[in-house]
Amino acid sequence: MYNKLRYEIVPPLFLGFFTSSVQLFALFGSGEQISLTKVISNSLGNSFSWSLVAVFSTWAVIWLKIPSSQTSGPKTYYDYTPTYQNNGLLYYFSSLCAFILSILVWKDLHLSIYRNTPQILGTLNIIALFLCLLLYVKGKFYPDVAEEQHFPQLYLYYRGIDLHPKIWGIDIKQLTNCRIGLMGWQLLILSYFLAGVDLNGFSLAAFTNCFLQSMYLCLFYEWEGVYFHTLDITLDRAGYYLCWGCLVWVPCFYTYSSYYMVHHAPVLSSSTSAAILCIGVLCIVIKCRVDCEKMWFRESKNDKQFVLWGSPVKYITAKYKSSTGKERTSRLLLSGTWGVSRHLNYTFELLSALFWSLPALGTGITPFFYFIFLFILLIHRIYRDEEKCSKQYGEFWKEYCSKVRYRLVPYIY
Ligand SMILES: NC(=O)C1=CN([C@@H]2O[C@H](COP(=O)(O)OP(=O)(O)OC[C@H]3O[C@@H](n4cnc5c(N)ncnc54)[C@H](OP(=O)(O)O)[C@@H]3O)[C@@H](O)[C@H]2O)C=CC1
Ligand SMILES: CC(C)CCC[C@@H](C)[C@H]1CC[C@H]2C3=CC=C4C[C@@H](O)CC[C@]4(C)[C@H]3CC[C@]12C
Repeated sequence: MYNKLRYEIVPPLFLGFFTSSVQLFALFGSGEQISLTKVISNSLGNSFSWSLVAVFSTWAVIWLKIPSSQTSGPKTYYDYTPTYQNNGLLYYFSSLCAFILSILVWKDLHLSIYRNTPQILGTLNIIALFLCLLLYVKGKFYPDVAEEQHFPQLYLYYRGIDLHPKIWGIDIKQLTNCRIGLMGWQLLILSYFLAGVDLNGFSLAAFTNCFLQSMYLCLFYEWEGVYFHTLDITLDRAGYYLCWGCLVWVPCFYTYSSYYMVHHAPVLSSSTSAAILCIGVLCIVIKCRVDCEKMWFRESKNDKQFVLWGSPVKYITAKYKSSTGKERTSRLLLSGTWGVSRHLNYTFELLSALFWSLPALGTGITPFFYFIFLFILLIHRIYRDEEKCSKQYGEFWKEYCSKVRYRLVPYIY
């Protein structure tokens, strides 16, 4: 029954639900009346949306093609070491500068982006669905590694087939996730903030919402190299879930509180907004600190001298066999934030999302949709991640779980 649900029922349901919901969210968020004619015509995009997406995608591709230092991800089970362009932070700031310059030249660019959001999402949707089809065909006929794929075809389209597909020498996951999805998120929220200033005047609440997300995204680019070691890159294949998700779902849903606040002007006082801004910054800093503690520890050569919170770190040395049968060793950190709970980064990820949505308090539940979605996504991810670690580390993982008993919040969960 579980397999039927996972392989046959969920993929078509998710494909239908998520793909069609994008247009409904876009119309609802801007207060427009929802009608079938509007949904269909917006889904096709317009000349503005196609030009904008073309320019932005070309820009993202150029940044993956120009000479730059490279960084590697972990070796795959079929002994391939993927390499990535290591110019994330430069790409982030250059894109921001180019965008601000464009607004100085085309004074209403941000307003046009806001007003054409349904069409932009329609365009991205068509491109993403087509790209996933291309990835599916490539995986079926020219797979990176020959594997038995006894799964329903729609499941393969949804999950993807290849782990690290490249088209024209470009790593598709770096392009869709890091370069189009996340930078799209940044430029959209900035456009929504500026559109809000034009339409409703400056508000500290809207600024808080935009600033916290921008800080989060800037830190992502600072940390981009570490992202290539996460589940998305090492476990999830390039298909609808990841590629459509980053090309369409991130621009639509991750930005939703900012989009919503343009038509539904914030009602929060400046003093409350300032308090939210300070606590939000703290949550983002702590989330990054958790990610960094693991990164520093894993990078440290001499672990006896590696100190966290004033004392030398404690850890478990976990031996395991890779899928090719090679003996490998890894270390599970027991000190610092990784000794508090097993996924403290998720706790602060959720709190960060809550704090950048809070400026919209008083305008209904809608701006909190992303927070609710993230909560479900991260709980599901905890189980996926722990299943992976348990398979990989066996008894060592059990020992880690017995020493660090809680997943998100100590003594609660
Ligand atoms: N906004 C969003 O939609 C989402 C954001 N995120 C964010 O992305 C970032 C990365 O998340 P994600 O990759 O899911 O998870 P983590 O960064 O928590 O990485 C989990 C992996 O870390 C290793 N690990 C687990 N415990 C320890 C330990 N005690 N010591 C050392 N290594 C350990 C294991 O991998 P191994 O041992 O094999 O290296 C495990 O699979 C986080 O900041 C998260 O908040 C994540 C999901 C969604
Ligand atoms: C059903 C689908 C439509 C759901 C799609 C989900 C994906 C879009 C997201 C799944 C995991 C997400 C991410 C993981 C980790 C990240 C690191 C963080 O610092 C920035 C955000 C992100 C890249 C994030 C982006 C969306 C997902 C890939």
